[in-house]
Order: sequence, then structure tokens, then C-alpha cells
Amino acid sequence: MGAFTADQVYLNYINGEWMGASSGKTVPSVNPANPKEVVGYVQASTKEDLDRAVAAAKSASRSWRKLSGAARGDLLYKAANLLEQRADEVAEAMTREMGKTFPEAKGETLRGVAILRYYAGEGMRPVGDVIPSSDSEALMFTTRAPLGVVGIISPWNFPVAIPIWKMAPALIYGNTVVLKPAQETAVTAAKVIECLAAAGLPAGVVNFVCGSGSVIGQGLAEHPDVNGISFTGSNQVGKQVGQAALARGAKYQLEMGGKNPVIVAADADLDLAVDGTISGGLRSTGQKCTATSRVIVLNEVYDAFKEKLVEKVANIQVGNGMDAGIWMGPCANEKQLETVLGYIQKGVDEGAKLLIGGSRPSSADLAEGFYVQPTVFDQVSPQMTIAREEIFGPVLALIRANSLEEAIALANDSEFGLSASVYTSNIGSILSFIQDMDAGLVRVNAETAGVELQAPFGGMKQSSSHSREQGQAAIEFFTSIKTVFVKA
Ligand SMILES: NC(=O)C1=CN([C@@H]2O[C@H](COP(=O)(O)OP(=O)(O)OC[C@H]3O[C@@H](n4cnc5c(N)ncnc54)[C@H](OP(=O)(O)O)[C@@H]3O)[C@@H](O)[C@H]2O)C=CC1
Ligand SMILES: O=C(O)CCC(=O)C(=O)O
Repeated sequence: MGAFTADQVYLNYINGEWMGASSGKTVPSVNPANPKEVVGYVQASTKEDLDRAVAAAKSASRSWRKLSGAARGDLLYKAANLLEQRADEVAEAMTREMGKTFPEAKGETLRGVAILRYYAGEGMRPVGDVIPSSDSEALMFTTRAPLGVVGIISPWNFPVAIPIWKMAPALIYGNTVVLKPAQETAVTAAKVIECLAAAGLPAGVVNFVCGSGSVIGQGLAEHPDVNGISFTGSNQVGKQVGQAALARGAKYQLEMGGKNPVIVAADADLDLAVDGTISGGLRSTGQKCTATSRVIVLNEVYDAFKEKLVEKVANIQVGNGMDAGIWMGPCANEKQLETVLGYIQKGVDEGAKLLIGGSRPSSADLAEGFYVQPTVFDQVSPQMTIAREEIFGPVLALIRANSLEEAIALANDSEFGLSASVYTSNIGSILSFIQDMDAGLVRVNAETAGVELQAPFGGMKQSSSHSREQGQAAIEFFTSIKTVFVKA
């Protein structure tokens, strides 16, 4: 542990020990800003490694669930302090591994610290209700029981925050954990696990197994000793994970895609709306499930908004996220870059008008990295592919609306329902939007991205399995209610 060193080998963490995969193989994790740079080597684990981790978690579960919430919380506070001390190093690993800028990576790491502290405190908060019994001499109340072993499958776009917002509540409510991070960002995830290990969590309480999604991810979903699965990633894989868990009666929670709209009303503060659209749509190179993707603008302000938007997008500095002054880094990997370029081509082919961007940057310095220019399309119709499918890249689609009602109808015309925002100063418009928008997160005069750790997070429609993560809502997934009836 200690300073960040490239080319280091990162091990699995199973039953309190750092160990190599039984395959003896590792895979390189490379820098999307410069794919020739290896950030570290991570384990190519097998089913045997996974079985060992699940067995360790199962065995540790018996004593971990019996610890007091306060004792479990103490360990999470320690882990938070360790992560805070290593924030620069962890953020640098994140920037090098998946490309988001260093300030964003540092912000995410500190968000991870805050999440650990929030759930550490949760160990001391009340649980359950006293319910009047029909028997006046009895005491009836509810308490909560942990699920047991929880499998966590996390994506590459928030390599610190997402594993932590799943692990911290799992642990505080008395579960043990097996984490399978995205291979893409497993070095960063290993550093988070180092902090949990150094905090003194008992052996087996947290286990970390790197490997491919089809072997380790699917293996977790199908494992008979894994009682709950929490997943964030694509809809396609999420549904497979959910089906595998359902088939064997395990609990599951899926957070998946979005096609998040922002509505710019005629009375919007246009500068605020432009800034929110850019920040929500293009930060992290558009690789957030909450990223703004469809920009629905009322006729009256369409041209003025478009002009301001394009002017600001033109000034975005694209480059290596470790360099000062860079606002947008590369796509996280080559496949993602190809996907984004493919959607841009589809947009052009289907008749949308490219206003700015649309290709890889021309600068020779950026030729090797997985860069794409921030892109804005005009004249997008609601049936075009770029208005319907999740792109997960820095692409904004401008759509015209004649009224707020039409704008909300267009915003709802999607299979997804994760996040949505409106820019307006009219209270009636605000109330209509809050009431009529089908999304798990509705935001007024604020960008679509940027969830708060103390509030429930999750989507409607195809965006999630209808459960919620984070805040107090996490207890619903990570525990079962036990109703207790006591008579002397
Ligand atoms: N909602 C969100 O926040 C995210 C959405 N996405 C969406 O998904 C698209 C593709 O990204 P991608 O990285 O391929 O997303 P995936 O859904 O493939 O990856 C998410 C996680 O699932 C794992 N996984 C992959 N296959 C399986 C499987 N068969 N069973 C269990 N787990 C599995 C991955 O492992 P590994 O990567 O190691 O193979 C990773 O840990 C993006 O373009 C974007 O649209 C992607 C990431 C996050
Ligand atoms: O907007 C955020 O802060 C969270 C986004 C998120 O959860 C995701 O992209 O997976």
C-alpha cells in the first residue's frame, strides 16, 4: 500500500488475505488517455476463487451479524478516514484507469468517504417500529435481519462511489460482501478494498474477486450461497443477473440505464439551463446513468438556447484528465468510444443536424487516446435512435417542443425513467413537471446528474428493478423485516 505505482499487480482479497487468482493469470488495466500505459495488472479469477470468497463470506457472516451496529460503524469510520488520507492517490488511479478528470475523481473519492461516514452513523440509528398488538399483554415490534452474503457487481463509471454505496449499507446492516468490480477499473476498486482491510474488518467480511463478468459476475448471480445481488450496469446484463437471482429465489437489485431529459421552458434562466445541460450531459464524458441526453427546448427560446449552448460547448477543453485545465477526458475504453461514434453516425444518417463535434479531436496529442469531441445535434425527432437509446457518451440531442405539456410528454416518451430536470421560474410548470414526469429523480433548475448520498436513488420503467439505493432506502434491500410478538 502507499503511493500509487503504475504496473503493479493487484491481488484478490479473500478471507482477509491478498492472493493471486488460481488461474495464475492477470490482465492489464490501461489508461484510456494513453492505452500504451498500463495502470496495473488485475487478477483473472476463476469459479474456484469465487467459491472460496463466497465460503469465506458465509462463514464470517455468523459473527459479523452479531456485532453491534456501533462496532460495525466504528470500522466504517476507520475505513472512511483511511480513504480520505489516500484520496489523491485513489483519485489519480481513477483518472488513469477510466479517464474522468482528476477534480471529478477526487470529488467522487470524497463522496465515497462521506457515504462510509453516513452508513457508519446508521449503526446507531433506530430500527423498526412498535406496533400495537390485539393482545393487550403482548409486545409486538419489527426488527431487521441481514440477508447474509451479498454479491455486488459494479460498473466502471463510478469505481469508488458505486462499490461503496452498495458495500457500506450491506455491511452496516450485518451482511458480508463479495465484490466483483468492473475489470476496467479494478485497480481503483482494489485501493478502496485496501482501506476497508486496513480498517480492521474481520477476515471474510469483505471479499474482492476480479475477473470477467461472464465468469465471476454471472457466477455470483447464480451462486447458491449468495443471498442478495446488487448490480449497476447495462440493461442487458442487469436483466440476466436479475433472472439468475430470481431463478434461485435470491433477492436482487438492479440499477441500469437512462435517457435523461432536460426541459428548458420559455421562462427559464437560459444561462443556468445551458450550464446545467453541459454539466449534466458532458461531465465524465457523458458516462453517467443520470447524464442528460435529450434536451427538450420550448420554441420561444430554442434558438437563443441553442446559440448559447454551442458557444459554451466550443470552449470545452478535451484532454488527459490529469492535466490542469482539462474539463473532459476520454471515453473509458475503446468499445465505449466505438459505441459513441456509432451513435453519432446513426444520428447523421437518420437526418439530425450536427451542430458541433461529431468526431475524434484532430489534435495529434490526443490521437492515441479514446477521445471524442463533445457533440450537439439539432433537429432531432423523438423517433431517432439518438433520442431513444442510451449512448453513454458526450452527445446532446436538441428536440423542439411547442408547450410544456408537449415537452413533458416527449420527456416521458422513453423506455427509461431514471432522472429528469426542468429549467423554469413558473411554479405551475414546476408542479406539473414534478407530478407528471415519470422518473425516479426529478430536479428543478438543476442538472439531471449528481445524486445525494442521503436520498433514495433509483429509476422507474426500465431504469431499475424498482428498488432504491442510498440513504435510508438502502435498508429495504439489505435487510428483511422480522415481526416479533412477545408474551410473558
Ligand atoms: N447504469 C450505469 O451506471 C452503467 C451503464 N452502463 C451501460 O452499459 C453499456 C455497456 O457497458 P459495460 O461495461 O459493457 O456494462 P456491463 O453491464 O457489461 O458491466 C457492468 C458490470 O457487470 C459485469 N458483467 C458483465 N457481464 C456479466 C454477466 N454476464 N453476468 C454478471 N455480470 C456481468 C461487468 O464485468 P466486466 O466489465 O468486468 O466484464 C461489470 O462489472 C454502456 O455503454 C452503458 O450504456 C455501463 C456502466 C454503468
Ligand atoms: O449522477 C450521479 O451522481 C450518479 C450516477 C450513477 O449512479 C451512475 O452513473 O451509475
